[in-house]
Amino acid sequence: MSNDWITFAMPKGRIFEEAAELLRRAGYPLQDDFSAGRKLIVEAPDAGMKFFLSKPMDVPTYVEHGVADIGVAGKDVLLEEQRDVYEVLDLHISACYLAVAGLPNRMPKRVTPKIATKYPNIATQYFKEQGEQVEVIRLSGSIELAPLVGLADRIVDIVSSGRTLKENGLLELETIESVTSRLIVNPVSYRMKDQQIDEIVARLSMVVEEGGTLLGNHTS
Ligand SMILES: Nc1ncnc2c1ncn2[C@@H]1O[C@H](COP(=O)(O)OP(=O)(O)OP(=O)(O)O)[C@@H](O)[C@H]1O
Ligand SMILES: O=P(O)(O)OC[C@H]1O[C@H](OP(=O)(O)OP(=O)(O)O)[C@H](O)[C@@H]1O
Repeated sequence: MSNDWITFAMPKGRIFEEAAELLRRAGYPLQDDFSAGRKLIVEAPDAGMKFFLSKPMDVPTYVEHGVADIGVAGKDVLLEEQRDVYEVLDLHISACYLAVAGLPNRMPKRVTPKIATKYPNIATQYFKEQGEQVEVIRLSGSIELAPLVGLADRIVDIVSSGRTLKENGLLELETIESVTSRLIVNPVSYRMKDQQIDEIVARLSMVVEEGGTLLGNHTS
């Protein structure tokens, strides 16, 4: 936060295109070489903004540390990471939800069921609230594989179309939380750069209200 540029952490992957479209409509065009090329920092001098491209799970870390003033992160990531950031706007993009799933008709085999997930904090908190003692196993992806091969009894994962569960013969057992992407802000940046940040939030709010939900949901 050593200059007056606004630094903006954008998530790679699924959320990127929808978030970039919202930004374009709000008057902050991102150059095409961001999505097409391998560059991780793109400057938009006219807007006084600098965009970073980060892994979705890391966006709150960049914002908490203040190297990014603003960022876009899924509610799933915010719940998992519990970073010290302000969540200022629901962008209503990349909608999905967190759920517990498992194989049908499985009698509980283990005294302490094993739960595979990319979201160990969310899973731990959820089962604590349910009063169920579980062992949480952290995986990095292909979570649905774990119950199929006996690594876990159930999973906690993102569901969007439901296709991955269906094609692997898994059933959704409980819904934990609905998820959309949020605009997050570093608390110190919000004090130091309040006018610039307020303007960005106001413009994005307007775009979201105008129909951000009609942008479509990229769940490939
Ligand atoms: N079907 C979905 N599966 C996973 N995340 C989704 C889905 N639909 C929307 N999302 C949102 O997108 C974010 C994940 O984006 P993405 O899959 O690109 O990142 P990732 O999990 O780091 O990917 P990977 O590790 O596979 O590269 C989630 O945090 C969530 O908010
Ligand atoms: O309900 P669906 O539309 O099928 O989407 C849900 C699936 O998408 C995500 O996986 P992703 O494609 O990110 O791969 P990963 O297993 O490597 O995380 C998520 O972890 C589910 O597996």
